[in-house]
Amino acid sequence: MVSHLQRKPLNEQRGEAKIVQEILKRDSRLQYVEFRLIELEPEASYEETLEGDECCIVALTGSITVTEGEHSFEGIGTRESVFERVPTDSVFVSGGKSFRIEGVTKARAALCYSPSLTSLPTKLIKAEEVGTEQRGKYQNRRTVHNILPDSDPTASSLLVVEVYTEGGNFSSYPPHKHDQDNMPHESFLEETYYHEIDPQQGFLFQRVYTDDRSLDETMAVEHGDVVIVPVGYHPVGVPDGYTSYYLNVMAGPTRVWKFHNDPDHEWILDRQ
Ligand SMILES: O=C(O)C[C@@H](O)[C@H](O)C(=O)CO
Repeated sequence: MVSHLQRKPLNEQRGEAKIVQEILKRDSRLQYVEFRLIELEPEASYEETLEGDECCIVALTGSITVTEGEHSFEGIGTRESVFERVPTDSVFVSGGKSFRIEGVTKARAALCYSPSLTSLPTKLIKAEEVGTEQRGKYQNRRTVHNILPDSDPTASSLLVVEVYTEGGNFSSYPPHKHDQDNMPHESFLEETYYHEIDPQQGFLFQRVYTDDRSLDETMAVEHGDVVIVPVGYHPVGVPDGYTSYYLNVMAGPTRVWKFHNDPDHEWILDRQ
């Protein structure tokens, strides 16, 4: 049985766009984060008016043109597959604005939403501005693309990162959580994971659990699934032979990623 925290692809045609994934507050435990993944054929378009949310449009694969008011970002996107492992372009749009996405080639765009706390300028986040980071050692090595980290003031509440984990490795590990609004020790941030796997028939494991185990779900995740992390630790383990990609969206009352490691496993960080 699929966990209530795991969503299989919808693949629902809506107008000219295929809605591949859609995670809404109204049908999840989330209060801050929403996520949509759309697929567009060349010249097909998707339009949306944002109300209380801001949105980061990630040109996941293929090429798109994003228009908001007088802004037009033409032919953005840098890769045919996320597994080319190069950063891509994104566009940030604040609440109250309308945007249009048009496929230049067949393309996929990830729409990452969170509350719009202040009106901010629409901004192209160019691939070359996306910081790339290597984290961890041994089987905890992974690569991170920081699309909208907390050090970047482009957004008012939204955080967005991409993570690559090689087969046999673990990421979001040692397990950490960010579910207490208790700064400076820990921030409260909900999170979604949009997963892709190379090759696509692969699977990986993601566990979401709390200290008291009132929540403790271990999921077999497949290509295209979304895992919702309303609270708790959320490590990912990738079987040998497969590479994992995931796109994280995070948001909460404070735009700071201050996490707390599971004390039982924090020793992993101290290995020589
Ligand atoms: O460093 C990683 O392995 C990625 C994670 O930090 C991931 O972005 C996350 O869990 C954020 O809370």
